[in-house]
Amino acid sequence: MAAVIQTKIHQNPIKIFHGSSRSLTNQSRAPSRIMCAAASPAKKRFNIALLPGDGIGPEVISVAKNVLQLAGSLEGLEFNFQEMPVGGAALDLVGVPMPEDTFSVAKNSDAILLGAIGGYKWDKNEKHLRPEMALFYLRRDLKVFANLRPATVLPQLVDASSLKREIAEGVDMMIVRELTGGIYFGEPRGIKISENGEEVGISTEIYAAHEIDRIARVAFETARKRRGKLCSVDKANVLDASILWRKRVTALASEYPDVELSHMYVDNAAMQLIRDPKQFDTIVTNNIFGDILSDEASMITGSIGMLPSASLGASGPGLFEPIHGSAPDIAGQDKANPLATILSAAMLLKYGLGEEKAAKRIEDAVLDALNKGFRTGDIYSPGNKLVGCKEMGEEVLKSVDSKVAATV
Ligand SMILES: NC(=O)C1=CN([C@@H]2O[C@H](COP(=O)(O)OP(=O)(O)OC[C@H]3O[C@@H](n4cnc5c(N)ncnc54)[C@H](O)[C@@H]3O)[C@@H](O)[C@H]2O)C=CC1
Ligand SMILES: CC(C)CC(=O)C(=O)O
Ligand SMILES: [Mg+2]
Repeated sequence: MAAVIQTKIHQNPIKIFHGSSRSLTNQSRAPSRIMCAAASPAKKRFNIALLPGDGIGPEVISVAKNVLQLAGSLEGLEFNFQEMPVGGAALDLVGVPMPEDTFSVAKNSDAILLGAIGGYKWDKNEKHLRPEMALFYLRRDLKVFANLRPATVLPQLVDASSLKREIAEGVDMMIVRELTGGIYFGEPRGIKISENGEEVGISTEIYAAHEIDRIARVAFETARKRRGKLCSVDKANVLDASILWRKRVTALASEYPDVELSHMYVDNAAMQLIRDPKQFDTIVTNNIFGDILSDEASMITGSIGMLPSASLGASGPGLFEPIHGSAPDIAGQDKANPLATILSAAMLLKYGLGEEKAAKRIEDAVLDALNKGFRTGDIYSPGNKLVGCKEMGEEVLKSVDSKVAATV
């Protein structure tokens, strides 16, 4: 399986991102891309786990699946989609947010495309029975520690940005968020009773050196392939976990002399993103800061409905999902912007399967649909054509179909 990002440990280049090792036609631990001997032209086959989830999740996944299928077929790829319940949908069906069957299908796939999880209906559930726990179990158990969240202002959407044109135009950054550590996973945690009988809520921000080093390496490698600038965002003036974070990131910098490293406190970073977002190329940060800063960065691009993500580990399938949640306020109304999920499908092809040509087909098709003026409500500006989730999906599909083979 083609790796997408490489890192060096002790000067030995190793591949760190792979698809899983199972395939439709070969269930052993053999290479996941199988050339089909009888068919002509030869097809590569992949197992894709689809986890639609809740709220707008099923709406955006249904659209993205069609786009993925068409773009793949035009590049000789065949997908076996297996759709499984997760989050609230799974709670309603079998009483747990992450059924074993769902995890097993996901783990044994070549890549996972997830919609979103959560909703009002389950908000009062005990914590272990909240839909969102499924996300944490998936990320933790798949060991997908590196979450890539690209925030790019497309020329077509400059006017949809929350920022002034001159500030937003040309923004192109990659947020590398640590995804399996920090305060979302740290122990001790929970709601306990203190010595004086009062309830106390505890969450622990904790990072081990190896967790910082591996995400920092991904970030240095990412920056190296971009504009060579890496900004590490922390709160090292206050938090011990951040003090260690800064120390480890700084220590690694000597291995990447071609990357210009800077550090910024997260409160300043939140402000600088709005003041002058073009100063950022690659950002590396912890789990919670990356969660928050990427939602903020999405609005520079026009909408949270535009930002895709890839979550990758050292081995096994990658997890690909929009950065947004289940948007219960617009669920079931055909109002969701499916482009973040469609672009997540492009990241699945590129980072998960190493299929850059098919990925480029999707990226080009999204630009084409935007060039033709199609806009969901969240990115609408006067003079464009307001469409719903389904119609936007159909327009992207038409654009995928009309394109000649893309070159990488
Ligand atoms: N990865 C995931 O599955 C995530 C799940 N959640 C869960 O989602 C639920 C809702 O959370 P919120 O805080 O409201 O965040 P959210 O991201 O679901 O929605 C925030 C706002 O953005 C809008 N929005 C989101 N995605 C959109 C899209 N594709 N097109 C157009 N508008 C869009 C929504 O309508 C809403 O007004 C909660 O249960 C939360 O826990 C939240 C974030 C991530
Ligand atoms: C359940 C949330 C922590 C998920 C989220 O907001 C995210 O990963 O962006
Ligand atoms: Mg988030």
